[in-house]
Amino acid sequence: MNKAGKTGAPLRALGAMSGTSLDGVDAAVVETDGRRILGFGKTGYRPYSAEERGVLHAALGQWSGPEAEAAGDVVDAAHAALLSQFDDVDIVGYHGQTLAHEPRGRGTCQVGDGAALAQALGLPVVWDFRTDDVALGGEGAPLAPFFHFACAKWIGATEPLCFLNLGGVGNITYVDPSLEAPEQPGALLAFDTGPANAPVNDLMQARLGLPMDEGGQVAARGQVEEGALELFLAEPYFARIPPKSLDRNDFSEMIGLVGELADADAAATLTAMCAAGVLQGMEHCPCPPARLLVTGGGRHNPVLMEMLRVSLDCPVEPVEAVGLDGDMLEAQAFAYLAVRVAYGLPTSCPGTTGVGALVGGGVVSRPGD
Ligand SMILES: Nc1ncnc2c1ncn2[C@@H]1O[C@H](COP(=O)(O)OP(=O)(O)OP(=O)(O)O)[C@@H](O)[C@H]1O
Ligand SMILES: CC(=O)N[C@H]1[C@@H]2OC[C@@H](O2)[C@@H](O)[C@@H]1O[C@H](C)C(=O)O
Repeated sequence: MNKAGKTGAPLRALGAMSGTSLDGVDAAVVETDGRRILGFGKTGYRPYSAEERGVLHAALGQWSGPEAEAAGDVVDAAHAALLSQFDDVDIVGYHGQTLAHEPRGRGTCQVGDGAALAQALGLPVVWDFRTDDVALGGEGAPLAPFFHFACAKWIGATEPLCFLNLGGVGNITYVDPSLEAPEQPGALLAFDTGPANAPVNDLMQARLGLPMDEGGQVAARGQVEEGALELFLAEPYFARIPPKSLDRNDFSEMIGLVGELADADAAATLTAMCAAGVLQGMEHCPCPPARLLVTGGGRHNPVLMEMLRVSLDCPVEPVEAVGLDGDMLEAQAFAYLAVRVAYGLPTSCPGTTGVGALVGGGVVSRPGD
């Protein structure tokens, strides 16, 4: 018997993710038995208002206290509003919002109360996905890799490939789809590549009052400052052997490296830092991948995509090239992982978070608990 009291029947799972960009909540349905993807369903998005985003920003780096509690209230309310619009769901995967992440220090902190969400929705909710992995010596992130393995099977991949998520932070998963299961040694290698869009967003906000460099238009007019790029790559993080993970603001001082540059040069240089982190990361792959499939908001930035294409030796394509939805992959991942947790299957392994053994993290809360 497993946590859900069932034995691996297909479930319709609804996953929800509030990412490090703090733009809003993504939600998506996946039909799965916890191993294979059987189909994808409805998706939804609920942006945070400027006021809500301010509350979340103020709480970044907090582990508890009034600011973290206020952020939790915003996150719970936004999820309840969005997820209540979905019908015909068996189980919910609720990632919540990461406020702080220090796996080798204080731990990892996601706000969002899954027990309260279970009452509000009248559905079982799986949440707190990262704590057990960190408690057992893992990085607690990235957790999407087990889902990436299932995606590789879903698209019929036969050769090793990489998924690259370009959100606020970047993370990459190397998948060998010739193996049967994600927990098999060699099936997965995953880690955070470095900052992705967060420094560019912060620069745009500070200098131009804009949330992002839409279409890479500002970076496209600039020149990359090679000296700043070299200083960035000298950060010890890049020499560390994976698995490894980052907090959103671990590289916030990067903006200081471009502080003297004009807006366009600063944007171009921060964008190049993201691409350079990926290039460094690719060197850790056990074999050259046949292709790199890009997910997350950064794939909408043509300047960033071109920087990746010119520096990498394999085709670089958005995940839409294989019929996946790059705006929803993380929400789908937490739908998939919720079913794995409910069925007692692992959600991380030494190759994904560096944890010493297989871990099936996550708490299951049912309405009425
Ligand atoms: N059209 C666009 N042009 C340029 N950048 C874009 C565009 N659309 C999205 N982005 C970038 O992608 C970011 C959002 O990415 P995404 O939604 O994948 O992040 P997230 O899921 O919050 O982060 P993480 O994966 O780190 O948790 C935006 O903040 C912006 O920087
Ligand atoms: C601690 C935390 O929330 N990490 C996020 C963040 O955003 C991207 C990257 O850093 C990744 O490691 C992770 O999210 C994805 C969904 C993951 O766990 O796979």
